[in-house]
Amino acid sequence: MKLHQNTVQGVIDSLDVIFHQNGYADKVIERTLKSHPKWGARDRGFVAETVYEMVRWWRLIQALSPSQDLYKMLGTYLLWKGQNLPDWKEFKTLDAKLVKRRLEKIEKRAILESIPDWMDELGESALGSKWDAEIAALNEPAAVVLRANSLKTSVRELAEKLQADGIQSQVPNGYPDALVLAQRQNIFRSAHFKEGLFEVQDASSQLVARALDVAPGMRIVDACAGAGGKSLHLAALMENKGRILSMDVLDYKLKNTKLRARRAGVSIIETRVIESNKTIKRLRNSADRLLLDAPCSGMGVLKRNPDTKWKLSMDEIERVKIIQQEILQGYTTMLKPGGRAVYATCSILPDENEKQVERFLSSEVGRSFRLIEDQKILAHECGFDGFYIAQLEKTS
Ligand SMILES: C[S@@+](CC[C@H](N)C(=O)[O-])C[C@H]1O[C@@H](n2cnc3c(N)ncnc32)[C@H](O)[C@@H]1O
Repeated sequence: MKLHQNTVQGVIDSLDVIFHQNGYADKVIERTLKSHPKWGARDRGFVAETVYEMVRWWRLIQALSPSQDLYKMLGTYLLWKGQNLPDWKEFKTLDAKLVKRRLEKIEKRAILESIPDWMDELGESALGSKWDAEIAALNEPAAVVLRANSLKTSVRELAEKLQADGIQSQVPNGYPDALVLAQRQNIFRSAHFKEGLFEVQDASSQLVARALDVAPGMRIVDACAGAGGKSLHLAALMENKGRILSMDVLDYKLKNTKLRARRAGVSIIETRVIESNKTIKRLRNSADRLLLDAPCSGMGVLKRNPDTKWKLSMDEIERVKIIQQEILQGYTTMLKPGGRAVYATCSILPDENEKQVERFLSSEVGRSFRLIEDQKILAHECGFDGFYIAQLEKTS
């Protein structure tokens, strides 16, 4: 593939912001693409994919040619991918044979899989013999998965409409609302997105709302609603009948929920910021169903957020574990006796998942609950994101 100075500069500038100014890869790429409206689809694809993949393979690239120079790192990445480099002065000192020899000598898994040592140790102690396959799967780029909005269309009809626009997709087994695109692309530009026919949502994530077993007319609290991905799915499953209270500690995320609800034709979502414990106490025994889509380490979604590898720390994991238990203890009071709750994370770590649920069930508040079932979803077993979903019933 021919390299162009201006798109290469886009890659270099984006990496600079991600690694030297602590920017989030997805937001940085979005800004870079926005500030170059004249780039065509191929240029955009090159910049987005190269930045994402270099963030993913950062540690390995540095091991192949130790350097802080972003051009050299790009050149090394391209050589590792088997590409020929153009005769640019920035790439002059790079040697394809040396890169190949260095690669052959690396044995350490943390370097080959391009993750920090602490993450490799944690993954191994959490998943044992499954960790090898899991980290390999978490290093695969994420597929683009859509959730057809059943308030406006069906999976089949959506697939036909996309096909008419030249976009191929397939229906994965076991995910009733999902369509997987055959090729990665910026689907947000599709007119069907603007019409609210679909949302982009990983297949594993689509299992969460279904696990809540909702029905039209119910009262639902989605207590960590964020930008509302699961609230929208719940509204569709409820045929837009009943009431969903979408809550979060961050107001700006809830504003996004409102915008998305309008596009999706959803009218049953009300948003409310959690300002203090009082917001929760006022809702005591009010919900038929409660969703706790808790903040987590994101260790199950490294496919789509590779910069988590470099931003996450053990301290941060300990911090979210405290919040997760507080959410289980404090928020389950909003559920009516006989009601159901789902506790979910996009993590593969038992400490954030089944161990949190076990701790909750053995606590004073948790005594009124029983575990119906839980799913430990691993990326290498399902081909999508890693997730945890526990269904709980409030027995009294
Ligand atoms: C996994 S994300 C939610 C994703 C969202 N449910 C969706 O489907 O798009 C977790 C959310 O929990 C929120 N959060 C963090 N601490 C919280 C707390 N103490 N109470 C409620 N929400 C909290 C975060 O702002 C974040 O939006």
